[in-house]
Amino acid sequence: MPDAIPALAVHNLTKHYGPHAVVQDVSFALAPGETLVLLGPSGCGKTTLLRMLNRLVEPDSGTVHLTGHDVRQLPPEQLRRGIGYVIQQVGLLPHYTVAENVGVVPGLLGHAPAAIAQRTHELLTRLHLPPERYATQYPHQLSGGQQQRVGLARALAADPPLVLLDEPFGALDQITRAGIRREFRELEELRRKTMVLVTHDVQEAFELADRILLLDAGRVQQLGTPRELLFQPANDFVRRFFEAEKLSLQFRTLQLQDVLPDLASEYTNTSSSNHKTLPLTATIQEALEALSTPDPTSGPATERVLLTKPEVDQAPAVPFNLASLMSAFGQAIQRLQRP
Ligand SMILES: Nc1ncnc2c1ncn2[C@@H]1O[C@H](COP(=O)(O)OP(=O)(O)OP(=O)(O)O)[C@@H](O)[C@H]1O
Repeated sequence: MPDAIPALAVHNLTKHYGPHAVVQDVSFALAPGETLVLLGPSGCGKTTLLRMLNRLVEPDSGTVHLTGHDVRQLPPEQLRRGIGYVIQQVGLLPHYTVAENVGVVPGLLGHAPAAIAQRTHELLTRLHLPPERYATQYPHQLSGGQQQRVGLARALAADPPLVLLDEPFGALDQITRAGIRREFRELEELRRKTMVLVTHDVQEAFELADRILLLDAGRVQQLGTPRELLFQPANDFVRRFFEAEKLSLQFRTLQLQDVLPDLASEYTNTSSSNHKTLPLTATIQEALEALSTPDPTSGPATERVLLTKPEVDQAPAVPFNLASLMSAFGQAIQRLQRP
């Protein structure tokens, strides 16, 4: 079957500032609906790369194609319609209401006022900002998280197939950030979008990415799924980059189905009446959270039993507790890290 046209295709993008090459020879292609996270240390060229995608920065060489069209050939309105852009500073217009801010791009594109009003209403509702309450408010009347959502609504207003996000949660505190990220992942409106998101937060990258492009000094160090970067690092830079957070990333990345072969023989006590079931796609992190959730009717947390759901081939449910889970996790890690 011939490959479908990529939603975004980038070939050999290069940018210098003076004598410094800040982005060097970067190439990648994204399938429709895919989320790519640009990750790397401060100053490695993430923002410059992102801004070359929508022509806010002109590359020295290389090309960017949006669904097969060279962005240099696209008229500005088509570029605006095709690519949404969200930045950390949000950049809402302070003297415009929430609704007016959301309607800016469709207005520039000449959409009818009634259509703009309807789309704004729909987006604010979907982004959990009830329009009756928020449409007529001004940016300074909103919390940081709410402003961020208005910024997102504005970027989505013209329904662009590609959305670029530069540290979209960067201005928020850690707790708000985790909550907004969860909401963001669950937004129906974003499920169909192709997205490129810049962050320097490793946990955020692992939570949101289908694939990660890890940069150092403007060069791609590795492009792959979070699991590939974690278990098959392409070089020492990649290995070192994740070293400090390795265990928590492994907990978030591996699923019960990865440790199932090691779980089966470890623990067979199914006598507890307090079984919970988890899907095989639950992460080790989720299983640990389920095991450590206090439950006054059961024994100590380490003795509680969870059963994986028999989803695959009608396989019987497999019980495990904290000790057997950790032992199986250790074995799975050894297996996955083998070259
Ligand atoms: N307009 C510019 N003129 C000169 N140098 C620039 C310009 N924009 C960026 N740079 C330089 O290019 C390099 C890459 O910057 P960029 O903002 O792309 O990095 P980044 O990975 O996004 O960093 P951070 O995570 O700190 O935001 C830096 O050394 C920066 O100083």
